[in-house]
Amino acid sequence: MTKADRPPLALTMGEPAGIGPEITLKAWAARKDEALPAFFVVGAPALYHEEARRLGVELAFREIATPDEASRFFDAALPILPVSLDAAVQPGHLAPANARAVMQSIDMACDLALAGEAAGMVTNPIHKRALYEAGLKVPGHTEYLAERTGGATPVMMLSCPGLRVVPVTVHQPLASVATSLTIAMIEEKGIILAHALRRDLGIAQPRIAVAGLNPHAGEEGHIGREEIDVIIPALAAIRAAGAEVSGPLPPDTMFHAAARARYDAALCMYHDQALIPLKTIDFERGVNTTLGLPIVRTSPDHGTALDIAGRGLAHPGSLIEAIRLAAEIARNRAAS
Ligand SMILES: NC(=O)c1ccc[n+]([C@@H]2O[C@H](COP(=O)([O-])OP(=O)(O)OC[C@H]3O[C@@H](n4cnc5c(N)ncnc54)[C@H](O)[C@@H]3O)[C@@H](O)[C@H]2O)c1
Ligand SMILES: N[C@H](C(=O)O)[C@H](O)COP(=O)(O)O
Repeated sequence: MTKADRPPLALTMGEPAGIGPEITLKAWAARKDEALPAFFVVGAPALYHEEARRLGVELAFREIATPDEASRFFDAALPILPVSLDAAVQPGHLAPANARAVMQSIDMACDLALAGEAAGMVTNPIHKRALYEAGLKVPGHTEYLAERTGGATPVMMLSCPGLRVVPVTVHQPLASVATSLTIAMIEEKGIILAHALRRDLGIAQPRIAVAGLNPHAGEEGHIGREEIDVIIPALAAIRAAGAEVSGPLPPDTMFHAAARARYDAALCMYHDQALIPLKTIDFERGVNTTLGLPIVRTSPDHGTALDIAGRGLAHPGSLIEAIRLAAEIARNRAAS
């Protein structure tokens, strides 16, 4: 399939009062300089008109009815597949009534990706608390999309140039991490990671570094036993999936530059063990990818940034990299 034949990517609207609309406009405005693949946004047209007015830029927009129109109009105008909002948007201020439209945008993009009409979906940030209060029953996009696309175990991977990290446990209280880690969970996420590194990212012989849970990776059981009881027993299955596996490594020394060069991805035991190094090293280009789904889904690594919404200060780099990576994964899957 040539570049022109490939379906476009679907961007979701994300939280309308956050920086999603601004970075979407900035990504589209950078499409030529950044050589971005065609995309459209599933969102409320007035939101983008208003954002362009606030930014003081003249941009062209094109409402579309089907994704295939996006590829035709993308060079000249930002294609928008419309959804309607239920409340006025004031940047930085959440309007609970708009939760329905936020979820509708995610559902439409997901269904278009499942149907093959979009090459994949790139989600703009949602405000988790706002959606929990509106009834969302899962922690975030990762689990929601897994349910909607058939119930596979989703694996959250964040990446930036030179580092990929996967947290085994994700959005749960730190106090519950040690007791909830199981051999099966580490094996399953490690195996999905190994397959994705090969199929989605084209790394023929993936190297996975596995983090310990405790300081100094437990110091042979003197500072905690999770390495001996739960992590080490999981490593054989990840090796059997074709990965070269090292670890459990002391978490404090596995992220310096020379250590990072020795692996393709780090399998970490909890959210912040994985995300702190990633977001510290390269917050402006970090990408969140959901591995293990039948569709391609990426996202910027940052949140809604309500504190700067509507002020023209948002950096589009992470969304641009998310668009680029979604296209790369879609290409690799099509070729596999
Ligand atoms: N994939 C997602 O949908 C996703 C990811 C992370 C966080 N969130 C949600 O976002 C909300 C806010 O989270 P938070 O405050 O912890 O993190 P955040 O990423 O929204 O903001 C953290 C800091 O970084 C700044 N920042 C973030 N993105 C920026 C950008 N592109 N350009 C310039 N500055 C930027 C913000 O202004 C803020 O000072 C929460 O509800 C959280 O759950 C959603
Ligand atoms: N843990 C991610 C982060 O902090 O960047 C983010 O919350 C992911 O959420 P989704 O499941 O909505 O992608």
